Formats: sequence, structure tokens, C-alpha cells
Amino acid sequence: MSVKNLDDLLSEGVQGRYVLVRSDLNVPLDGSAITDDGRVRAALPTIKKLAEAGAKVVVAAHLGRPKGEPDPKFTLAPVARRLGELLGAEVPLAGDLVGESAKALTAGLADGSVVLLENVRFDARETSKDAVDRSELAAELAALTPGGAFVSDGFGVVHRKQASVYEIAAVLPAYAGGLVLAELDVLKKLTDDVKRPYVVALGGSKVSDKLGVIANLLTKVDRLLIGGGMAYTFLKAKGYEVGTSLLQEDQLDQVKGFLAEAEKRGVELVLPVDVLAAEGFAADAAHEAVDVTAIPADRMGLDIGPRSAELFARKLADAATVFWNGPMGVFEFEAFAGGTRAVAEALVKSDAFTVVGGGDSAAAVRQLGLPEDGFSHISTGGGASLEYLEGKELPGVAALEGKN
Ligand SMILES: Nc1ncnc2c1ncn2[C@@H]1O[C@H](COP(=O)(O)OP(=O)(O)O)[C@@H](O)[C@H]1O
Ligand SMILES: O=C(OP(=O)(O)O)[C@H](O)COP(=O)(O)O
Repeated sequence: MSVKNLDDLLSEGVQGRYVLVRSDLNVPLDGSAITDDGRVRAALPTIKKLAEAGAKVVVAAHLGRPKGEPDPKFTLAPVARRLGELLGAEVPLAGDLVGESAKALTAGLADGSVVLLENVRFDARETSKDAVDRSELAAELAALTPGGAFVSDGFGVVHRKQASVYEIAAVLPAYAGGLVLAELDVLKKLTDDVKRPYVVALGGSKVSDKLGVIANLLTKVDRLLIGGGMAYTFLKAKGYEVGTSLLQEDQLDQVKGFLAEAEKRGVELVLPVDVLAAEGFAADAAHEAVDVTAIPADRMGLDIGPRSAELFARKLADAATVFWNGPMGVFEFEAFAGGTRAVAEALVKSDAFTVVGGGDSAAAVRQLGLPEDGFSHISTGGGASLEYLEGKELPGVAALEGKN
């Protein structure tokens, strides 16, 4: 990738210059408490280097999926606090994205200091389908940083064609951040001459987003394991009832196509054989392991069952390369963390080249107490990694190459 990077920017000199950094600070929260600060830590080196070089650093980021308007549930306040603790200097949070508060805070920014703008997704133009809206917001963001530069460092979000990721790179001189470059460097090993058997394990809850990558993955992998919230659309497509489990009804036909395509290509598609069927979505919900052919109508699958956990571990054992995105169950609840733990442990035991990606998957690895060095790489991006593995051009990267 021949794009300018952070080191180029630093050698041009940033003393007294505005630098807008797009980071991925989308951390898991329990109320207002951050349960895993991995993404804040990953964003730190770039922000720190710029501040130490005397830049006026303005950080833009999203949290969750608010509906294009301010929503206190998705404020970046906890993130600003954590970023400040890790930097060792307070990071003020603007009360808005490009409004009066952001203008005042950025205008008064001292050299070498850092501010965080409020959640970019509080403005509907960030994720608008209309490029004119997005460009308008990008221009307003750029106006906060007169004479500034843009550093794209939010790897987890580079697959999104959004104002602060894509259009912004057309209005400010753009540079790739260290995190984006480092992530791409590792993921390249999963596309160039990958060692086989190549196994991908998918789970999680962003089912509609991530089902889309499967068609392409089926042309690349030897084996695909499907667990987590992703599994139920497959089980339903096979004719099983899934009770009140997560289901992407509108993509059933697509999934039936995946099942047929996997068979045609000789790709082994491994689905759970049992699940933990719970009375409701709660940490203390009554639950039992049931065969996938017998999920009761009023129960929801919140984890793969113990037989599936064993099966998945076995199917990972002989792999030479593994990519895993998406927890196998609702690991945040201890009772439903077993499947995720089994897959994570199988990867730690394995001699394969193992990459785990995604905000929650990475958080799960740490929360379950597994050694981070048990994996070849823990990526900050789930969807972004998957789209890269598909061979797709990532909009946030294309923008750095001037293709926007
Ligand atoms: N069976 C399930 N039903 C509902 N949610 C699930 C299920 N299995 C996993 N999840 C949830 O998926 C979420 C993570 O999904 P996702 O965002 O796709 O992963 P990542 O952040 O690693 O890319 C977790 O919060 C987890 O609780
Ligand atoms: O959490 C994220 O992605 P991931 O769950 O695929 O790791 C990123 O912050 C992107 O968020 P989005 O999927 O709401 O655009």
C-alpha cells in the first residue's frame, strides 16, 4: 500500500498543527463501566506520538450504533476518562461533534494536548447513505482543524464508508496510522499463500453484516465453523426450529445457498450439534443443553452446548491457519461462556497461525483469562478483518490511496 503514514507526517513536523485522528474506541460497556479497554490501549500509541510531537490532537470515534442523534447511553465520556488515565493527561470530551462545544474546545486546544469529540454517530450524516451528507459532515470536521492533517487509525472501522473514515480523507491530507498498518501487515499472512488446513470460526451477533462475507470465504477456506448468534440462521435453514434465538429470517435463502455451495466445493461446514437453550436473555436464566433438533419454541440459544464445544475444539486441532471472529455464545454471562472458552483454549493449544479479531472476541479472550501471547495476533477489527480476508477493498484504506 503506497500511502503516506504516521511516520511521514511526524517527519514533516506537527508542532502546533492540528491533527484529526479517527480511532476505533468502540469498547464494551457495562452501564458506564468499560469492561475491556483493549481498543483504547491500541489507539494510544498514535495519539501519544502526535501529542508528544506537539500536535493539537483531535480524536474522532464512535461508540455502538446510536440512531444518528445524541443518546446518553452511547456517550464517549467513559472512553475520554480512560484515554486520559492511560495518557496521563486529562482528555476533555466535547459536548457535541461539530457544534459550539467542539468548536470552542478545538479552537482553544494547546499544542501537545488531546481532545475527544463526542460520538460521531450522534450525527446522522456520519452513516448516511447519501455521499453529499457525508461530505458535508467531513467538511465540518475538517473546519475544526484548520490547516490540519488526518490520521486514519481506527482499523476496526475501515470497512465502513462513513464520513469520519472515508470522506474526511478527501478534505484533509490523509495518513495511515500505525495501528491500521500493523493490522494489515499481519492479516496479509492470511491471504498470501495461506498454510492449510485453513479454518475460519464465526460467531457473534452482527449476523446480517457478517453473513455477507461467507459466500466469499467459501472460496478460500477448508473448513468453516459457525457458532454464536450466527448459527441459528444456519440451523433454521437446515429445517430445525430455533425457538426465540437470534435469527436472520430475511437471509434464510442466502444461507441455504451457502449450505449447498459448501457441499459443492467440498468445504466442511461445521454447525453446533447442541446448544444451551435459555428461558430468557439474562445471566441467571434457567437453561439446559439440548440437541439442535429439539430447541423448545420458547427458549433461546445463548451458547453452543458442551458436545459442540468439543466438536469445535477437535475441528480446530489439525488446522495450520485459523481466523476466529465472534464469540460462540453470550460470554458476558458466565453460564454462557463455555463455548467461547473452548474455542479460545483450542487456539491457545494449537501450533497453527491463529488470529482472533473483533472488539468482543478480543475482550472475551482477555476476560476469560487466556494468555494474549497464546494467539499469533489479536486484531482490533472483526468485520474489518473479515472483509479484508474476503479480498474486498476496504473503503477507509482506499480513501488513503486517494480513491475516494
Ligand atoms: N447465541 C447468541 N445470542 C445472542 N448474542 C450472542 C450469541 N452468541 C454471541 N452473542 C453476542 O455476540 C456479541 C459479539 O458479536 P460481534 O460484535 O459480532 O463480535 P465481535 O465484536 O468480536 O466482532 C457478544 O456481545 C455476544 O454476547
Ligand atoms: O466493533 C466494531 O466491529 P466488530 O464488532 O466487527 O469488531 C467496530 O467498532 C465497527 O463497529 P460497527 O460494526 O458498528 O460499524
